[in-house]
Amino acid sequence: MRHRSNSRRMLFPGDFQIPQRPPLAKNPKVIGPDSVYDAWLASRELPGQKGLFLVPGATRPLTIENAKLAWFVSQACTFEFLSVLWGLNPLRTTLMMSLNIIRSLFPAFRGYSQALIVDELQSLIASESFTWSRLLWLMSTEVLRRIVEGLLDSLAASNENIVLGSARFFIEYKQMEHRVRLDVPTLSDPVVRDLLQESDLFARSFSGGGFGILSPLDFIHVLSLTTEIASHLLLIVSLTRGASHLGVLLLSIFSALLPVMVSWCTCPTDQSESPSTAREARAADRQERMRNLAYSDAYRPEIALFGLGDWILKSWSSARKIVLASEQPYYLRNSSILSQFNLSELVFALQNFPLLLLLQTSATSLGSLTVYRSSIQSMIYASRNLITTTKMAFQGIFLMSAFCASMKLKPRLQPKVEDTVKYPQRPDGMKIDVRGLSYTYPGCLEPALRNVNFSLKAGETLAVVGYNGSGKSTLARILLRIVDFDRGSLLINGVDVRRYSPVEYHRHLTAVFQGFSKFNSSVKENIGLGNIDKIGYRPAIETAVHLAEADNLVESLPNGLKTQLESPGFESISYSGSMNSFQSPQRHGLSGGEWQRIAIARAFMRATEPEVDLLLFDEPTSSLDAHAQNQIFDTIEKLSRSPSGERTKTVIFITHRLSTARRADKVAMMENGTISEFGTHQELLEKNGPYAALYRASV
Ligand SMILES: Nc1ncnc2c1ncn2[C@@H]1O[C@H](COP(=O)(O)OP(=O)(O)OP(=O)(O)O)[C@@H](O)[C@H]1O
Repeated sequence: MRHRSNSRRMLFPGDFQIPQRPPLAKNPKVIGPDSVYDAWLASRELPGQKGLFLVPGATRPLTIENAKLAWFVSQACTFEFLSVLWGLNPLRTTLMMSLNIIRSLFPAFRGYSQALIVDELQSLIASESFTWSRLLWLMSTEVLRRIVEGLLDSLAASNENIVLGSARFFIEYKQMEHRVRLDVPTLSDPVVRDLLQESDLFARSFSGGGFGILSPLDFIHVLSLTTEIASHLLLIVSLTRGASHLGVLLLSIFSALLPVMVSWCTCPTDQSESPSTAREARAADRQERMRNLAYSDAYRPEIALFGLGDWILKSWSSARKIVLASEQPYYLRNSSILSQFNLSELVFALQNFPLLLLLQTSATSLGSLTVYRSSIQSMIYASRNLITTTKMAFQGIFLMSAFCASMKLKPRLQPKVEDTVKYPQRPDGMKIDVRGLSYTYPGCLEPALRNVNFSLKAGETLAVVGYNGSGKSTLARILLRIVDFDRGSLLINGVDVRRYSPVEYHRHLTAVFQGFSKFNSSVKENIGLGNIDKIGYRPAIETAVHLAEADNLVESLPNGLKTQLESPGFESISYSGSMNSFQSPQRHGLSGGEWQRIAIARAFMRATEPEVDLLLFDEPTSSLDAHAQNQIFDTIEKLSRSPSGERTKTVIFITHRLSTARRADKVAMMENGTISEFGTHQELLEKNGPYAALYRASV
């Protein structure tokens, strides 16, 4: 029963919320970050170079500033986040933590048990009366101890697997849930992209791979390693107790910590492989871009066609050399004379002094010396581990901050609750009023749209024509509410479009984008995705296929609607550690025009729904022959009317084929990001302006 309830919880992680902690009360004298996002951003800033940031996933140097940021993040989200994870599986997580602490005591017990055996042997040899019974008893307890240790180890491993599995599922679910709701303006922000990339690294760390040796267990390991060191210390103290042995104790601790201290002195505080100058940051970025080019199948045809292999290799190697050079000081210092010195030997030699001192006391047995020696060595090992693990946990805090901050990202197109207005549906389509609309793409100097004005009555058809780059697709993206605009107003059915929830607004539209998606999936899915509610309803898909005149195409495919299509440039994302357990099916490629028919059918899946008020097509027939093009436009015309012939949907289409523009009620001629002429085809011809010139040139 318990198992069932756990799996139920895993299936519905939406029940779990990361608590929205109120902002921490700030001490006005302390200047620090305002939010986890600010702390994350500040941790990425290159030391001493404001405005320049580390590449995503780069190691944060261990500086006082970063330590303060890590502390802030811990207060603001880490503890709550860990408690949410704990809440997923409280019993198992408690068991995992307890087992880790219990296991950290094993080495000390192991040493103690072995010491008892050595002592027993020593006394047997000294007494010259050989009785096996006590020795056998001690040896069987030792065997039993090892069996228990082994059992606890395997219990801990399987328990850890379950805890980490559900934590990973929870985190990936939260990420996906959030990611699919983010809109284009949010996702096109480079800082948001970096944030999401680090958040991904955090999610991947739950599988034990992806980001060095980082693991969320590091936080627990810090605790268990501290316990282990404490238990060894306790043993050492008990072996060297008494004022006369204080010097021995101090010497022991000093000899144990010496290698750690030497390694701290020989390693720079910034051991990261992170770039620390703008040039190195640029090189790291270029190195990654070149690596992507080399590994991605999407670019393979162009790389082959244009012979880019050598160029990629050359660019990568020059960037890589800069990055490697930036890492060199660490290696150079690491190979200094001091570090060449064999530290272990030094430490072993030093440890012989306290051993000699201990031997001088008559009470010291051979077993005590054995356990003393092994405890010292285990302590050195655990201390080193503790430092490495603490450093990894330190990095983990920043990746976790990326995850926590990314959870608070809001889609930029989503209006505030108090401003949101319900979309007022009209029976005759969508009424559009555009006034002084301007838009500049992020990072661009020149606006893509400037002072665009036009009005379209509900149910009218508009053809948007113009030269390449004149802003037609940008206008379409704004009308479809994929991107926002900077200035002006866009009224849809008399209401500012910014007041509609994009999710609700999109339910009233259907479209074919210029660069429509080609999904690496079946024909049925490629089309059905246009109306997700009917994706499993075969007659609806067949109707859409028929409307798009794609019946012959589907029939010619080996498995009809079930044929798996090959989308150029599709790359599967494989999580580390996962294996493909089945052979992927044979995929079928399509021509440009055939893909276009699939995209049109996808748009038609939805066009028949009564709630859809606007049909927008961005060059829907650019790859179709003239006959097919006319048929598609006839269908669009039919779809925009009720069975009795009244206009029920507004239609906008962008086209370079001006013979189709004359079908529209209105034509908008675009030049340099603005509408230079607007009217009926006839009016614009009579005006004898740019539209008339373009029309005459194309027919
Ligand atoms: N994602 C983008 N980022 C930056 N600039 C862009 C982006 N998309 C388009 N632009 C720029 O915006 C301007 C208008 O582009 P748009 O795609 O709207 O033109 P278009 O009229 O549809 O062109 P075409 O007829 O070639 O399809 C162009 O100068 C283009 O370079």
